[in-house]
Amino acid sequence: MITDRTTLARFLIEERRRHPGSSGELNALILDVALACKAISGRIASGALSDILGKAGAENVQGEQQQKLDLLANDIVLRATEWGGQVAGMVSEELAEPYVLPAAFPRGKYLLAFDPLDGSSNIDVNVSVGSIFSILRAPTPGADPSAADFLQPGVQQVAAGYAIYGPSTLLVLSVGRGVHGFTLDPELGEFFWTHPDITVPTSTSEFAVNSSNRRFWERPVGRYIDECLAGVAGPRRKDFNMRWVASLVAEAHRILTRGGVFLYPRDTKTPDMRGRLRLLYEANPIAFLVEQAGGLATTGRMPVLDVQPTDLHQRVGFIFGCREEVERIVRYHHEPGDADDASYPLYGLRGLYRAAT
Ligand SMILES: O=P(O)(O)OC[C@H]1O[C@](O)(COP(=O)(O)O)[C@@H](O)[C@@H]1O
Ligand SMILES: [Mg+2]
Ligand SMILES: [Mg+2]
Repeated sequence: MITDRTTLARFLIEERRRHPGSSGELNALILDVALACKAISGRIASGALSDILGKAGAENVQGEQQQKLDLLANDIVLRATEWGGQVAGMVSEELAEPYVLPAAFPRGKYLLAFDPLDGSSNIDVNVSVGSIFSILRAPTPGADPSAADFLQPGVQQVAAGYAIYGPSTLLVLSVGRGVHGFTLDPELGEFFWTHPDITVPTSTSEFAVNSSNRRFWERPVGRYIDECLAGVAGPRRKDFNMRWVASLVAEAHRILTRGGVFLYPRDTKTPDMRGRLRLLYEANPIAFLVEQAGGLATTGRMPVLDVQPTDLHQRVGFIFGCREEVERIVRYHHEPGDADDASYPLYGLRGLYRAAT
């Protein structure tokens, strides 16, 4: 059914009118990414019917088992975006090195970093997954980029977004003027602007954390979660609810929709990795969206968007969501005695019933 709603393409044309003289290349790239997301959505929806579930039998650069759909989604994004002349190069979770465009294709002025399939361990159990993307300016437009060209702090992102493949498929996008959601009409194959000006509520009583890692957390994170768990009897004087989908896109979408706070903090489980989530194509784009929606994103010690990347696949402690909760967690990281890096088992419940500030 044709509706009176604005399509993604129409939305982008209107946005472009605000920048007279712009070339339209960013719009073209976003539409190519959206096309890839439609294709991935279709493959996911067919599930076991098209033999796309299960492991691919290989590992990615991070030593993780690749699922068949990780590779398929990676290929779909590369094919949809490599030919149009907007990107100069790409970085993907599934590729150790930056992707070099085939010689025949023109090099554009943007760099694309993406996680083709986020939460892929959820695929076989039919739980929501997604794709995440980040768009940066290429330091040398028209030429193959070096790996160092991708190492830009998240604050320099031109646009970022994700697609969530859930009960419905949505594309959530920011080009630096708020956050907007578009729902895929599967019959028409079009994204329609259904969620204008998404904003994160300032306060919440819902947190998301993988508490099986509790013994590896640093003191400020342990203190924060303990205080939430203590509920009305504790220093927060209210009960909290908890969610953990193990799919960053699904957690981010929930928090953008109804609020909450997400923590996958730096921990001592794998000290050399400095966290679980990848900076360039997971934390940075989600942080960009969250901050555009009025929330906050931090490593605990500094804003995620200010982190200077040193490695394409580097990981980072990632905490984001409602402003009041994130500010509190940052404060805990800076309080004397809570700011050190001692491993969590030494902590006990020391801070549990300290007065709330
Ligand atoms: O299994 P854990 O430790 O709870 O980790 C879950 C996290 O891992 C991720 O699935 C990583 O994403 P990938 O599936 O792209 O590797 C996040 O989406 C999620 O927040
Ligand atoms: Mg991921
Ligand atoms: Mg992935």
